[in-house]
Amino acid sequence: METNQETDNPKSIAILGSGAWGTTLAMLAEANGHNVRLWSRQNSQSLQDAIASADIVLSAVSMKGVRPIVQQLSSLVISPQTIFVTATKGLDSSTTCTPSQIWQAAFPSHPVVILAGPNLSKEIQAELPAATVVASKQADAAVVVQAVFNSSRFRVYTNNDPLGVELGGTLKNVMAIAAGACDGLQLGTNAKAALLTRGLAEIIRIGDSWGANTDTFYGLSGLGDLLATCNSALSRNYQVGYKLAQGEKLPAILASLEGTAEGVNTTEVLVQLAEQQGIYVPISYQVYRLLKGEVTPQAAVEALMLRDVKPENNPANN
Ligand SMILES: NC(=O)C1=CN([C@@H]2O[C@H](COP(=O)(O)OP(=O)(O)OC[C@H]3O[C@@H](n4cnc5c(N)ncnc54)[C@H](OP(=O)(O)O)[C@@H]3O)[C@@H](O)[C@H]2O)C=CC1
Ligand SMILES: O=C(CO)COP(=O)(O)O
Repeated sequence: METNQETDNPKSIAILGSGAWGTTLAMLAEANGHNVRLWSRQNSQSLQDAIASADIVLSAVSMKGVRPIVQQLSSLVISPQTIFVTATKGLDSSTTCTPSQIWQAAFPSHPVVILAGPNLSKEIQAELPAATVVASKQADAAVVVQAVFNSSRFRVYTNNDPLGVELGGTLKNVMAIAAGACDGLQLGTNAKAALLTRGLAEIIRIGDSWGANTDTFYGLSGLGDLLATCNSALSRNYQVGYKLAQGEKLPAILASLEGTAEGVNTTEVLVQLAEQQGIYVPISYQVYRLLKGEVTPQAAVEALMLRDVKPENNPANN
């Protein structure tokens, strides 16, 4: 398969966070002929040097690293033309903000672009084909980022609903924990289909309430990422659910996990927000109780199955 889409307009790109996703995105941009600097807090290079004259600063740090990185960058000299791209999928514990809300609040005059989609990094590293979405209120910035990453093995779409794109990628991690538990309990294909379908309904209910476009959740960053993450043992969030169903304890699972499972923190923030705002999130609530050790996986399934019956399409409480 053709892997490169060499450019005659090379960009200077600083990628912050050299974990699984930052490394993979660096590889994709480099393959397209861009000048990439991959930075992590372990580097000897200073953050100021890493971002010097960057056209694009892309953050692929995990959620807990977003505010520390934004704070450090806020005191540095950054060209007013620099585009920020966020590839983190999570919610901030203390403010409940999404990553892009944190970036935009710190850099109000810069374009902020979200990159999210069904993108298991190991498959992309293995040069298997994949697609993703870049979303921004500033369409021209999204088009620049699209051109940087698009290639014959990584198809990039633009989208003008950044909140919906970001929430799709973030909220599916909660469902991936549930899906892992479903498979770990060997509940079968019918149960899995019901879980994913009602999980998507729950994601849409939250997204609608927070101001995203419903349609976005049927796209790559919503349904697409839900399918990828909930059906793959490569997903760290899926692995968390699967191992919980096998009786392992959360601290031991997280200690042995290769990388970050954002869904653990996202579930906690989401359930707290949903409770405050009166949003009905039955699946997320059972995932929350499972993560807290308040319920067994079997009892969580039973709690979901024994809820009051209702119409499938019930706008008030669907
Ligand atoms: N892996 C994947 O397939 C995909 C991941 N994502 C998302 O991308 C994000 C990163 O995931 P991934 O790369 O897999 O995770 P990893 O655990 O592999 O890497 C996390 C990265 O974040 C950095 N980091 C964490 N805390 C801080 C901090 N306080 N300050 C600075 N840097 C910090 C880590 O630095 P250090 O090494 O120094 O600890 C590391 O570079 C997550 O939000 C994930 O949901 C999105 C799509 C695909
Ligand atoms: O977001 C991802 C795929 O799109 C990666 O999923 P995990 O973080 O669960 O590994």
